[in-house]
Amino acid sequence: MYMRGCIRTGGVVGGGRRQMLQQRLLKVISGTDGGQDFLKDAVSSVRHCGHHVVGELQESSASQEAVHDPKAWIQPTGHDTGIVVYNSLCRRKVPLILPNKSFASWYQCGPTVYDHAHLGHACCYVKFDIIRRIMEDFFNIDLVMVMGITDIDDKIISKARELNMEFTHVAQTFANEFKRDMGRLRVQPPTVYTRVTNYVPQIITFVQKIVDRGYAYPTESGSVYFDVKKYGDRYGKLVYQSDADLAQFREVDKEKRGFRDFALWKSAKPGEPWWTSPWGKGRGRPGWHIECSTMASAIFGEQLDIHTGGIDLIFPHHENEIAQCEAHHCVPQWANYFLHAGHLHKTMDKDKMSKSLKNTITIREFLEKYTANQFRIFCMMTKYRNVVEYCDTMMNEAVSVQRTLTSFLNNADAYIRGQLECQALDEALLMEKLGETKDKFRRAISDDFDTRAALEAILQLVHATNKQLCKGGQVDNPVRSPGVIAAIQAYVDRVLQLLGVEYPARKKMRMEHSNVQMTDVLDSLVKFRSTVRHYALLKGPDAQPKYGQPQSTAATAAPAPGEGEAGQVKLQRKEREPLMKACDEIRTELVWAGIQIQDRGRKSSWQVLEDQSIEGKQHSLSDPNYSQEQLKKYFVGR
Ligand SMILES: Nc1ncnc2c1ncn2[C@@H]1O[C@H](COP(=O)(O)OP(=O)(O)OP(=O)(O)O)[C@@H](O)[C@H]1O
Ligand SMILES: [Zn+2]
Repeated sequence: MYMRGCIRTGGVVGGGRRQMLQQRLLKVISGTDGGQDFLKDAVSSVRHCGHHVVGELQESSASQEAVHDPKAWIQPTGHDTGIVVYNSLCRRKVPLILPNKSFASWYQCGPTVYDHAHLGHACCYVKFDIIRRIMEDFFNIDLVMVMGITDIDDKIISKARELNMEFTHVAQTFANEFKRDMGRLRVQPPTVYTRVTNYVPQIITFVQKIVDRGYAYPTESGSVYFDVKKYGDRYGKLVYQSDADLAQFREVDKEKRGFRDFALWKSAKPGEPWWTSPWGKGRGRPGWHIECSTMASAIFGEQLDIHTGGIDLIFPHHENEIAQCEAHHCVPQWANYFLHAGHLHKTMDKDKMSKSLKNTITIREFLEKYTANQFRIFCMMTKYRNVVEYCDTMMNEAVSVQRTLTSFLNNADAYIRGQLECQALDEALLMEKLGETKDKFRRAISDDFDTRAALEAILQLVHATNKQLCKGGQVDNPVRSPGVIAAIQAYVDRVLQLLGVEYPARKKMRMEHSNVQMTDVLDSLVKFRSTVRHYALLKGPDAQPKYGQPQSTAATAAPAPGEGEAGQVKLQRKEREPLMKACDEIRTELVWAGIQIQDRGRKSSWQVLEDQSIEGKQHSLSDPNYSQEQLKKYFVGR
């Protein structure tokens, strides 16, 4: 049992120090950096609080908790999913328990749509997409996810003015673009997208109920504010900040009763969009936080299992959402779990990537250079709560991991089809590694969705298997183990798919009946080419093809007198040149059909090309801008 302690962080805090403290605080809350020491230092000076942050610091008895802490997290009862999650409501890892075994509700804050989606969004939504896939596909939890899109806001209004457009048009354009960008990154759409402007009547009713309960008050001008003081000790479940803490941030707003109060409804200013309302002059628009509270409640009612967003949303957005919902629904705990994703920064940039700071890389720009699979792997390389640094070095690492995985899947295919030769495999060792990996993977994803450890486990298995597949060179009649390799390949394939790393063309090839026949045709074709190529490459007079002697008369022509063995080899190579050329040509031509042939010593294998795999770019094979020369340069000789 825990009691919250208060932490002193100093006396009067100036602007720079305040920013530094806030950044540090976010890291501590998210548990991503040096939290323990920072908290310990702070606790030592706790009693004379200037700044207060509530933390789960000291052990106490259950009764103390009940008496002293209206903000304490209440562990739900019901179905234990077997996952532990870091819950921002109690700042520690706790079991993820769902009151309803067959269903989990999840509300995710969406973007404010006034500009292009950027890599910060991509990082946040891809990470939560991975978590969602793990919950649905690995733990069989049926999730209903709602994402609220903010389509009315100061920044949208000012963008509309700048572009001389209707604000609705600006919002719609960027919302559509956001959805398309998410699709490109293979982020699954939420079960329901909600837009604020579609929920204005519900927002007004929601606000009125909070007013009726005495926790909000309308002003003469027609704004409505939440009364934080009236709400009392319950305010501050995520990040408690006392009056003294906030005094220095006091806004000049004469209409507010207390400076901590926040707007639920904003009276209309001249020239701004407005909706009729029951308050003041009867014209206004929703405040930011109330949107999410209302949209989530409109769909899920008074209780929510999971709420997510980037770490910047923890205060004031999520803090205020909680106060509004608990005041409105009269419940001690509205959302049971708050999960926050760490920020993506560009290297050397101390601030997160964001639209308002204009330091963004758009998703489109990114996809000119890299693929969705590569970005997903990049996201998996850090725990979702950690800060992510975006730079070429990190992306190169992600590209290299992606290539390792792809080449493993292709090698395994080639081995299973008998197109890759190696010494006998250590079956027992590989099966043991497979079992270990399954355990490690399960443990990693159950531990607050630790994708980094999960990926590490997969890569260790891949490296161990590749090592075996690369054993030897020329091997006659090796003992083969296609079953073991198929078992490992199937597992790696399945978990990658589960995490959203996909190879659609490869999958399609295996799944469709007509493609299964095509597989046989390709096997025969590649086998034939391989034999011809082998014959064309053989040196010396003894060189004999394994079968299918070419019927060319030139092939049997006698060497010129006096030229000896060297001359014979030279002549032979010249005679066989057309065969080599034909082998190279068919390989290039097949690239256009989406098939890559890989020559491996005496044998050759084939694999299906994903569109995106061509030089890592998103060019379709039929893209006329992608010249045959470029394709040749990339594939021929590999
Ligand atoms: N750099 C980032 N790293 C991780 N998540 C981010 C980043 N930027 C935004 N997000 C998350 O994306 C979601 C939508 O954010 P939002 O539309 O407010 O983006 P923004 O660029 O921060 O906009 P603004 O600058 O106007 O605040 C939020 O959950 C937010 O926390
Ligand atoms: Zn929100």
